[in-house]
Amino acid sequence: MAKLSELLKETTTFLKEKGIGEVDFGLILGSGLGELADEVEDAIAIPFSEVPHFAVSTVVGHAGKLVYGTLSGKKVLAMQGRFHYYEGHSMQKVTYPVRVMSALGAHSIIVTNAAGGVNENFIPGNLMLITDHINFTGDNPLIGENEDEMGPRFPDMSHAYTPEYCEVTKKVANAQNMSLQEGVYMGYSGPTYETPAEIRMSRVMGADAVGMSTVSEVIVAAHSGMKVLGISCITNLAAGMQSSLNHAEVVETTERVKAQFKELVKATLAEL
Ligand SMILES: O=P(O)(O)O[C@@H]1C[C@H](O)[C@@H](CO)O1
Ligand SMILES: Nc1nc2[nH]cnc2c(=O)[nH]1
Repeated sequence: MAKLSELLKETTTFLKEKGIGEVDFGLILGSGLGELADEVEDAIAIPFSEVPHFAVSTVVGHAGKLVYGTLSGKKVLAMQGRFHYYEGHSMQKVTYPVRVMSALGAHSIIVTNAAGGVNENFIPGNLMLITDHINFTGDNPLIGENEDEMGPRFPDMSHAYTPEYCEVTKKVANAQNMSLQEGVYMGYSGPTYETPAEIRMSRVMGADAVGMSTVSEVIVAAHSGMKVLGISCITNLAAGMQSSLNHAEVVETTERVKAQFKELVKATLAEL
């Protein structure tokens, strides 16, 4: 199998030929949240399907494009949509874009998602600052041979969600009179939503929200030495807390709060 560093060389060479230069921040835009990338100035957009070694995105609400340009004065490489483990991709494939962002010079990522609210104080439409996560996917993207030039064999996850970025985000939300919840995101593999019993377990284990993405991306970001800001859009109450769950409702809720979500990310990015 080709080494990760060799694959990355091919991908970054292709992207540089397309006009993508230095990147400060990688942005991963979750279900229904991709519209933020439409606000990138001087944008270069490339479908995932054209990018060497990228998977393709198959989920409704994930446009499947890379968008490069300037947002809030920062050079960003945004993913309009992402890859999920439940789509049948390996964890390495799911997280490959984070490796690419790092290889292009990104020192930080902003990772976003749609999530179910486990915390009984949350309501659909809330935004939640992710302060930590629980990897409950049953897998880890760093399993296998460690390429030491990519990062350490045993990465520290003590401060995976960069505390100073959390502080800046809270200040920005406060200054804008925006309500911002905070909490722990628990990552499941999906594609099933959880059972009510699993949600009761998640709450006891310390989760405030549950989802099907993000944790593997943040593990790779930590391995790569990147800073991380994570924001969940609470699109529904978790299983057992409302009568039933479906993806149409998830996307509908993001539609309703996307203006606030975009404002929060843009205003925070300007301060980072
Ligand atoms: O990509 P994210 O985590 O934003 O999307 C969530 C998880 C599933 O893909 C989908 C379930 O409704 O929303
Ligand atoms: N696992 C999971 N992912 C979600 N994405 C949006 N809502 C949910 C949810 O309730 N559970």
